[in-house]
Amino acid sequence: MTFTVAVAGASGYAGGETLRILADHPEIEIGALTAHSNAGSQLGLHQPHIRALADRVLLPTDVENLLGHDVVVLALPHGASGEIAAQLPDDVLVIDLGADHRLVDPQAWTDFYGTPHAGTWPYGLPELLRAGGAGTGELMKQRELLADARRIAVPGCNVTAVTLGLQPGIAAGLLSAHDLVAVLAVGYSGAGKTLKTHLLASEALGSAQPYAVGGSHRHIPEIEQNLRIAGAGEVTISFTPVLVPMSRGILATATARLAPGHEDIDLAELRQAWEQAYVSEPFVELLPAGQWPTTAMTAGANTALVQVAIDRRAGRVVTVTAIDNLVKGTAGGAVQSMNIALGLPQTLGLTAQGVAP
Ligand SMILES: NC(=O)C1=CN([C@@H]2O[C@H](COP(=O)(O)OP(=O)(O)OC[C@H]3O[C@@H](n4cnc5c(N)ncnc54)[C@H](OP(=O)(O)O)[C@@H]3O)[C@@H](O)[C@H]2O)C=CC1
Ligand SMILES: CC(=O)N[C@@H](CCC(=O)OP(=O)(O)O)C(=O)O
Repeated sequence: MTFTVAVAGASGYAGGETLRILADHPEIEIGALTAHSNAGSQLGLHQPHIRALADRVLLPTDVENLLGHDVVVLALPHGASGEIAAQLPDDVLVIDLGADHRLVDPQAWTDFYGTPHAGTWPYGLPELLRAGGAGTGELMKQRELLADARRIAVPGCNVTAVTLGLQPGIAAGLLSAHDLVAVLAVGYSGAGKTLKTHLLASEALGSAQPYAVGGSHRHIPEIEQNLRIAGAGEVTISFTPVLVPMSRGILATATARLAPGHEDIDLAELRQAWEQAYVSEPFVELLPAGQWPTTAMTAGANTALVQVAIDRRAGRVVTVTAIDNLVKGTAGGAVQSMNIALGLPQTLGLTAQGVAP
């Protein structure tokens, strides 16, 4: 069975990456493509690398143009998706790549986004561990809540990297969650296509720039929400992203104190928590001991590559996670969740192999 998909925000980075993946998806037919200021122009002007759709004309982003599809992907700026989604029928699968429907706590939304909260949808991170699940020794995963979902909120890209790095140790009770520290090297495409002066090539090339320093980044409540779901009690994370001169990729270094009673755990035993969490996952992998993830290993792939180490002197566990922000961090994660919601194999149309060099 073939499903029709409309993509709103097709001229942007996230919409473009969604189309790059969906163009080769065997069960998907691409329907309406919409944009805002670029409505009326051809997709090829904005996404010249997507040859199969180059001649498609971008329509204005309004409900009329999005109706009549099985799936609607919203790749719009924050705040733009709530109103549109509310006008789409309940039986249409709506996938929001933006932040509007990710947070459960409306106060957290207001604190970090400062606008009215649009609502909460099933969260599109299939590998998210959920404490208090099956009781069979294996934790429940978010995937189970995505089957048949008709609304999906795709995680923030930084959130995906930090959550996948830390959650196995938290769920297993090996890490304390009240003193987490994450520093991320992030690529420029995460900031979208809108012109920003600090992203001009003359500012960006050859320089690393921190931003949202001091606990203000919008992804903080989302990470804390995920880790609470994974089993943490009190969660506090210090989170600092650093823009580095690459177009794609996130390398997240997240550290946590060893939980009381586990200070002397050895690496092999620690690794078991990550191995168990990800052994059956096609897109998340704990690398062999001693091999460190790089962003290049994940470029173009729907993978998260994770490594862990023990810093014995500091009493901390160090996790390093690499993803492609546009693939596992956005469009690939969205297609994986879409597949699950439509009852298709979750890997359909997605690759786990990166692009190198
Ligand atoms: N880039 C990334 O790595 C990630 C992005 N996301 C999220 O995905 C969404 C899209 O991001 P991204 O593609 O990077 O952003 P871009 O700036 O690259 O693209 C934005 C898209 O939205 C359209 N748009 C702009 N303003 C409006 C508006 N007022 N109403 C309707 N449409 C509008 C633009 O159309 P036009 O070009 O015609 O003006 C364009 O198609 C955001 O919510 C972002 O946070 C999530 C995870 C990672
Ligand atoms: C480089 C850069 O600016 N990256 C963005 C990532 C955006 C993202 O993940 O998406 P949402 O905005 O939908 O949460 C940031 O850190 O805010």
